[in-house]
Amino acid sequence: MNQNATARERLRLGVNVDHVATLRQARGTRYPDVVAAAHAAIAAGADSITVHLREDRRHIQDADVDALTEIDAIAVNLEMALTEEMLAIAVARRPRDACLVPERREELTTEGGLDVASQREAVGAGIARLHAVDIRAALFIDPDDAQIHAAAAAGASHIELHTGAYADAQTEEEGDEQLARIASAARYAASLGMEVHAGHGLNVDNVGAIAAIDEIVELNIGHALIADALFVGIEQAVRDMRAAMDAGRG
Ligand SMILES: CC(=O)[C@@H](O)[C@H](O)COP(=O)(O)O
Ligand SMILES: NCC(=O)COP(=O)(O)O
Repeated sequence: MNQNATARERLRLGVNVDHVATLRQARGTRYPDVVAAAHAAIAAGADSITVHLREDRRHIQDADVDALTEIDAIAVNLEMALTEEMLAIAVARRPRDACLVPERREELTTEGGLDVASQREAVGAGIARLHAVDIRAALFIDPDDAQIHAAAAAGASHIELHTGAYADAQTEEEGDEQLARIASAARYAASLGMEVHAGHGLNVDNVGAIAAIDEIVELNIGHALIADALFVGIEQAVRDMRAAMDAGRG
């Protein structure tokens, strides 16, 4: 087994195909095909496919979730708000993973992590609904000890740390500070027995430092990877991201 294969086993890549759907929804066409994009990403070495079924359906549609969850060869991670509607869809469609995320209609993208601390009971009940049908449930949270503690108390076995503040840092100092927050949060979450994922705003240039954090075992990456795919194709964009992750992991 070569060094790259070893690194791949340690750090998994989930490719988020939301923004393939964004392009399709911009014109209401049938193309580009989200399922074909998912197959191409998996063929190029992605471990799973992430889709965020937003309540406003601005990109991914219910039919995309239906089609992807029909395909045995594709492990689907469904990002969803903690609502009755979304829980019912998850329970009906049974993705392998679900990740509870916060949503605000007017936001351009997911601006922060789920506030688990203020709604521990509701989050715990949502996790229990997902676990009852064997869906692995994760919480998308900020790298904040109080939220991590609340996630563990709510019964989460998996968390995904929001890397947006790191990705958006305007100075090297700010980037280092955010990176240290993520590393410390990952250590704390792992010490509480949770599996740690990370994502949001990651690209080939900034992913290496996140990949170097041992406790993080999965990254979910979409917007920048799909943007790169416009120039090099999805397969090459996935391979480039894997190479950047593996280089960072060392
Ligand atoms: C929760 C998350 O980080 C991703 O789903 C990301 O939000 C992609 O979708 P949007 O660009 O619609 O936020
Ligand atoms: N959960 C993060 C994700 O799925 C992808 O986020 P982004 O790379 O599109 O910002």
